[in-house]
Amino acid sequence: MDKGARIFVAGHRGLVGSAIVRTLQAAGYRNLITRTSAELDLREQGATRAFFEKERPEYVFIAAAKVGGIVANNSYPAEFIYDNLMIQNNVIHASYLSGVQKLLLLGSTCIYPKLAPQPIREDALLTGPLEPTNEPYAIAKIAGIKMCQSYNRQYGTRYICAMPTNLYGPNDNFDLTTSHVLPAFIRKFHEAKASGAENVVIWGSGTPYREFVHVDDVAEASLFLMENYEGWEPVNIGSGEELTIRALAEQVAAVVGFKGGLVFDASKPDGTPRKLSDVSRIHELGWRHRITLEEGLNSTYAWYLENQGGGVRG
Ligand SMILES: NC(=O)C1=CN([C@@H]2O[C@H](COP(=O)(O)OP(=O)(O)OC[C@H]3O[C@@H](n4cnc5c(N)ncnc54)[C@H](OP(=O)(O)O)[C@@H]3O)[C@@H](O)[C@H]2O)C=CC1
Ligand SMILES: C[C@H]1O[C@H](OP(=O)(O)OP(=O)(O)OC[C@H]2O[C@@H](n3cnc4c(=O)[nH]c(N)nc43)[C@H](O)[C@@H]2O)[C@@H](O)[C@@H](O)C1=O
Repeated sequence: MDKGARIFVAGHRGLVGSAIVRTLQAAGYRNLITRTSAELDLREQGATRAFFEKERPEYVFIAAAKVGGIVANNSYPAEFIYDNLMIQNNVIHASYLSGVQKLLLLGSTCIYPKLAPQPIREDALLTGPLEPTNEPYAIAKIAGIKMCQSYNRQYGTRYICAMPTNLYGPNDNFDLTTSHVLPAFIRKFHEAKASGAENVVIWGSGTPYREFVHVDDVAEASLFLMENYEGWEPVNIGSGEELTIRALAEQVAAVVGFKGGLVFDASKPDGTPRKLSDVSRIHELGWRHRITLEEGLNSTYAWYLENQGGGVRG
């Protein structure tokens, strides 16, 4: 991509979108186009098309989405499927109408079957039933992949798809109901230490495995794919390392300095038992993650202390 290319980062204020903006700016890209959802609701077809006609971006990163943890997904299935389908349909079709050169859609490794063989390869897609707690969201993301592939096939577009595993980092959503597990743990353990609480409540059994990758790695991988990948198949972005939710809780407690106990709330869902991504495709393309979970937890907690304290974004 030319350093002066017009690049639209949809969702630029979010966890991933803000990291993509940081990464592009650090790489010298100086013509970034951004809009908040208040300025441009990408669920609105007319407004989205008018924006693309006027701004005519040459490259598009779709990091705008309705996103949340397991309870948010399970509580608002209609919003998760509607918002994500509308955003994707409008941005992908408007990109085609306005001649965008290349587009990258961000999906998630939740698109794969609940019990896919581990680690999960990209070709496991649609080979089995999905995890019920986030099926609407996963269906929307799968539809986005199929749209990109269909537009590439019929119209000769260059729309690629990246599937990150669970990600975390600065500017995450720390709301205790709608967030993902890692930011929720940072806040829970921080507040428990501050208040002298005896225990921290962990949702579910603590036995599911999850893989985590730092959002700066995801942003760098997204730029790497935009610059180097022309394939139609989705590409997993991950660390290739997993741990149990209990082990994650123990690591966050150590980083925060919380000495109390863990209590497990069996009324909350565990979700999929494992979702370790096979990252050999992106490794073969020439990209690997850099930030270890230990480094990432420490830097994210430091960011939390400087920026969030008791506040939340979500
Ligand atoms: N977080 C995670 O663990 C994972 C995320 N992903 C994927 O990464 C992508 C980004 O997720 P993440 O950064 O975590 O999400 P965030 O919730 O942090 O950010 C989402 C962004 O989307 C924007 N947005 C939401 N609705 C609209 C709308 N109707 N019109 C315009 N903009 C809208 C918001 O804009 P505004 O702030 O202006 O309202 C917000 O900045 C998603 O595709 C998600 O599937 C994949 C795997 C894991
Ligand atoms: C990225 C991915 O993220 C989501 O899938 P998920 O990984 O299941 O989501 P999660 O991070 O919320 O939970 C992971 C595990 O952690 C346990 N858990 C314990 N205690 C807390 C807790 O306090 N908060 C949360 N959120 N989870 C907790 C929780 O019970 C579960 O077993 C979907 O958006 C999906 O669509 C998707 O793409």
